[in-house]
Amino acid sequence: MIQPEWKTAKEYEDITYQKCNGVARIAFNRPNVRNAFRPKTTKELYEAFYDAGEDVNIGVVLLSAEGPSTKDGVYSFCSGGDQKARGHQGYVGDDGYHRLNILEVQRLIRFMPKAVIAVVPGWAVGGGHSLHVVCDLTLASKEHAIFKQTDADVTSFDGGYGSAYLAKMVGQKRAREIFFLGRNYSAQEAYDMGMVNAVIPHDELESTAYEWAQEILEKSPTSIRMLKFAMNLTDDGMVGQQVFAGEATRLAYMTDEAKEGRDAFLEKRKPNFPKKWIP
Ligand SMILES: CC(C)(COP(=O)(O)OP(=O)(O)OC[C@H]1O[C@@H](n2cnc3c(N)ncnc32)[C@H](O)[C@@H]1OP(=O)(O)O)[C@@H](O)C(=O)NCCC(=O)NCCSC(=O)CCC(=O)c1ccccc1C(=O)O
Repeated sequence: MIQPEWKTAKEYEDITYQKCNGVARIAFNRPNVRNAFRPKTTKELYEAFYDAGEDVNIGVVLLSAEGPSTKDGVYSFCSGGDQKARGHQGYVGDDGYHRLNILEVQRLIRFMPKAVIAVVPGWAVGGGHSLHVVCDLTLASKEHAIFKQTDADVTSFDGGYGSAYLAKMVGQKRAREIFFLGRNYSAQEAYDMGMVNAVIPHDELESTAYEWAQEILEKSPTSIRMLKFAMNLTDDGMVGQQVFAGEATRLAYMTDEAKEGRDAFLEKRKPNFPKKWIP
């Protein structure tokens, strides 16, 4: 088992943020409330994910959680929106505004040109369940991970990736069962349904996630980003096409043809494109 030497990338209150050898680890750090997220948490998550996305030395991001709870020893990934911070229009932050901004974090995960792995050591519930769904891969603790959708208990509904994309993953009947009944599912049951990639002994969960990340880092960065966006495309409509096409444009920019187009404009002359109509 590899033991990564994590270095703190930035100190936060509600999360931890570390980096090591091409991997960023962003972890919920409110284990005594089952890692529920409040506006401060989502703001910090957004900032850390943005930083990891911008860092050219980072190729894989782990979304994990600290724990267990010092109150009762229970492990959790995330129990969704902090119901104590919930006002009448959303979740209320220090600034007094009501927000529903976990969706911005979901979009960062979805559109980041890097693999994001959910590392689930315990409860993954409500909006926390949706976060694991939107990640590219999920690894779950054999002993402690429990998957549960409580949105319908608290009059919330993630109508995007959390439910509709989940249905693509586990099938319509299963997704409706998960949301309509709100039952608990073990890591093995979640694996059998197709929403978890591997069930890992708890003590090996973090090191396994790091090893998976290292395997991905050995691959072609261009292939990883194009594959992620290709697999997103069909479910993301015009935005999926836009993201994929943006990356295709980047590849086109690297050609002699594109350089000639740019240079001709700057030199105020007609472009003389190399006439290679590749079959
Ligand atoms: C997770 C549980 C099933 C765990 O149960 P158990 O092990 O018995 O622990 P408890 O004793 O219940 O909890 C221990 C302790 O933690 C506190 N706590 C747990 N979860 C939360 C929470 N979500 N918010 C606040 N506090 C929480 C609990 O109160 C206890 O504290 P004590 O002080 O020790 O008493 C169980 O805890 C559980 O069911 N939790 C609630 C799960 C839930 O309903 N989550 C919210 C779902 S809705 C959601 O996530 C919003 C999604 C969202 O944010 C969104 C959706 C759509 C559009 C936009 C948005 C957006 O951007 O916000």
